[in-house]
Parts: sequence; C-alpha cells; structure tokens
Amino acid sequence: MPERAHKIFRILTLNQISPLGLKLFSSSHYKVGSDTTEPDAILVRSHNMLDMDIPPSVKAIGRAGAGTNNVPVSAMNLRGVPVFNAPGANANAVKELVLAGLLIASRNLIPAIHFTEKLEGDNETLNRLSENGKKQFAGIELPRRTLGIIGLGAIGRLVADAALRLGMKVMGYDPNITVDAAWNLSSEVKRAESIEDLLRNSEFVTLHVPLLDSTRHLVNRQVVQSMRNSTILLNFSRDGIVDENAVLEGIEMGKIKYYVSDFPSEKLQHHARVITLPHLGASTQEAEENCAVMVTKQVIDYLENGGITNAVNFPNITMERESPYRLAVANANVPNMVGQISTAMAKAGLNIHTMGNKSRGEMAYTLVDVDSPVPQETIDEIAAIKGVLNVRYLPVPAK
Ligand SMILES: NC(=O)C1=CN([C@@H]2O[C@H](COP(=O)(O)OP(=O)(O)OC[C@H]3O[C@@H](n4cnc5c(N)ncnc54)[C@H](O)[C@@H]3O)[C@@H](O)[C@H]2O)C=CC1
Ligand SMILES: O=C(O)C(=O)COP(=O)(O)O
Repeated sequence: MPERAHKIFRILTLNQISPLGLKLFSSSHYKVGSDTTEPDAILVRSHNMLDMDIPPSVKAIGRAGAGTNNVPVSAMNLRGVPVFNAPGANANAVKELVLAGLLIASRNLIPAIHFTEKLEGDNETLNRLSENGKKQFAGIELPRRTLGIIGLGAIGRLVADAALRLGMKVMGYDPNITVDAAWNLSSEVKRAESIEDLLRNSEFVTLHVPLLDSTRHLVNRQVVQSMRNSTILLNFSRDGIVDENAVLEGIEMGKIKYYVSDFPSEKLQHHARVITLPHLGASTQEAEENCAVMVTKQVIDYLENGGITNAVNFPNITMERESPYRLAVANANVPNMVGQISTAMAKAGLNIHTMGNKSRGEMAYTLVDVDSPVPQETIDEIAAIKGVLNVRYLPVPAK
C-alpha cells in the first residue's frame, strides 16, 4: 500500500527565478536548485528546453513568464505533463518598455544620443554644435497618431489603454481574442478587419502575439508592403514573428522608419534604423516577482493536490480535498476514460467520494477523491489503461 509519508519534491531551476517565488517551496518538503537531479518539476524563464533531455521524473514544468515557445509542449502532452505559465504577470513591464520604444523611435533618441556622445569641446562649443545639429533629430508627437496593436491579450490590452491615455488613436487586430480580454478592452479601440486594414491606418505598429506555427513570420514581405511609409514597427513578442529580410527591405523602401525589437539578431545588428534591446521586456523586479510567485504556487498545488491552474496544455481544474486519498490521472481526451478509471476503483472496493474531469484539446484530466487508501495494484491497473498518460497518488501525508 502506498505510504502517506511526506514526500520531498525536487525542483530544478533552469534560469534565475525570483527568491520571492522560490521561498514558497518550504525546505521541509522541497529541494530546489539549479543542479537538482531527477526533478519532479522544472522552473524556467527563457532557457531553451526544446533540445533538452527532460528526465522521466518530471511531472510539471513552470514557465515564470508568458511565452512557452522555449518549452517542448507537444512532447509534454505525450507524457501528460502540464506546462504552466504566468498569464499577465509581466504584462505591465512589457507595456512600459513598449511606451519607451514608442518615444525612443518617435523622437529619434538613439541617433540623437549617439550624436551628443560624439561632441567635444567647451560648453560654448557643445551648445553651438547641439543647436546646429538638432534639426536632424526633429520627431513627431503621439497624440492623434494611430497605434496598431496586433494581439490583444494581457500585454496588448495594457498597451492599448496606455496609448489612449497618451492621446493616441488605437486600432487592434486579434481574431482569437478571449471573451475576458474583449470585456477588458477599451471601447475606444477600433477593430481592424485584417492586418492590412490595421497597417493602412497605423503610423505605429506593435506586435503582442505568441510565437506559434500560425504566427511565425506574421510580418512578411506582403505585410510590409501594406504598411504606410515611415511606419514605426515594434516587436516585443518574439524574433520569429517577423521575417527580418522583409523588415530590412521595408527599411530600404521607406516603409519602415524604425524597427524596435527586444531580440538582437545577427542580420539586424548595427543597422542605423534598427533599435534592439537585450530581451528586457519582463526584466523588472515587480514582473520577476509576480511571475515567480504565480508559477510557484501553481506548481506546488499541482505537485501536492493535483490542481491545475494556468497550464497552456491542460484545462483548469481544482478540487477541495474532501478525503485524504486522491488520485490524479492525466489522459488522452478519448471516450470512456472516466468509465474505465471508475471500474478499476470499484473492482478494488474503493468508494469514490468526489470526482472531477475536464478536457482541453487532446488532453483530459481526472481528479478522484476516495474514502480509503488506494492499493498500488489499482494505481498500476489505471496506469495500464490505453490512453492514460500518468497516474499520481496524492494522499494527504499523515501528521
Ligand atoms: N519581451 C518580453 O520580455 C516578453 C515577451 N512576451 C511575448 O508576448 C507574447 C504575448 O504575451 P501576452 O499578451 O501576455 O499573451 P496573451 O496570451 O495574453 O495574448 C496573446 C494574444 O495574441 C492573440 N493572437 C494569437 N494569434 C494571433 C494572430 N495571428 N493575430 C492576432 N492576434 C493573435 C491571442 O488571441 C491573444 O489574445 C508572449 O507569448 C511572449 O512571446 C511576453 C512577456 C514578456
Ligand atoms: O514572459 C515572456 O514571454 C518573456 O519573454 C520574458 O522572458 P524572461 O522571463 O525575461 O526570460
């Protein structure tokens, strides 16, 4: 019979995660470190896990941030491993950097700073050279200009609000906008029918979509052709959203005045019309703490209680503990799984107290609380059902 002893969960960190989050892992129940072997869970930020050998011991991955394109989510689906992220937890930080990007580009601040850095002489000379030179850096103001936002999720929505408060007009494009995001979006945001519609009307364009197969090179040659002349294009999403050759051609043709990106690349490096930052969008104390706390809480609940909140590949499901004996089953979303799980339990004479089952896409997940301990043979029998990806027995440890 499986023990009701305290298990020590082992957590591997692949990036620096804010200590405010990590301290939620109590030292009596968790071992946390960047060299942890046989981890039960992995915490990560931007570390590329796509080519990593993820040990079979891993039951959950927590991305302390928004984008999960660095995590092999499809491979984790095959193992029934949830990939958690922290929706919205760093959105304000990104919004603030987008605002900085708008101002840096609209006022030609980077070439202006380079210009003043190179000036030499006494105060009188510096003053004369500044006054003579400044005309080449004259910019434009934001009020009444249109900002086109592609992707109206957590970040896009905040950027829209901030731009409206700066007096800008805002146009948005998001064919998959969630009901929640739509409710939260200002009614002043004009809906674009297509990306081309948005580009025709926008002096500034900012990208806030995840990197998926469907968004790779979303900004391609054809899209760049549809831009107005001298568009300022901001990319704080991912480098792969933009075809860099198309951007370079757009700059040549005068379609793009500046490309402001959070992702340096060999092709764009040192280009006078490209402004790059070292992936700084989420690098604030507040965002790092928010993300770490949110994702750590989610991973703890999953490891200890089987609850799922904010996994990108599983449905949300949490269930109050009504008995100390709980099974958590991850399975493929195919018919008759719940029936087979219940049958295996009935065969062992187990009385089901509460059961929750939810599905999302190809994944499904079942939580079952029973009135008495679950024998190992029953766990093995459920694990052997075709379509079951993993079974975890989560008894509340005896005090
Ligand atoms: N530079 C940085 O440090 C950071 C970058 N990011 C990037 O920003 C992305 C967005 O973050 P959030 O707003 O928090 O995510 P989110 O999931 O709240 O919003 C993404 C939005 O994009 C929309 N979308 C998807 N495909 C689209 C398409 N083809 N056209 C238009 N809209 C589309 C979705 O419907 C959703 O509303 C992340 O996936 C990540 O890649 C996020 C945080 C920090
Ligand atoms: O949250 C995201 O998607 C980000 O891009 C932030 O990345 P980071 O956690 O700063 O490495």
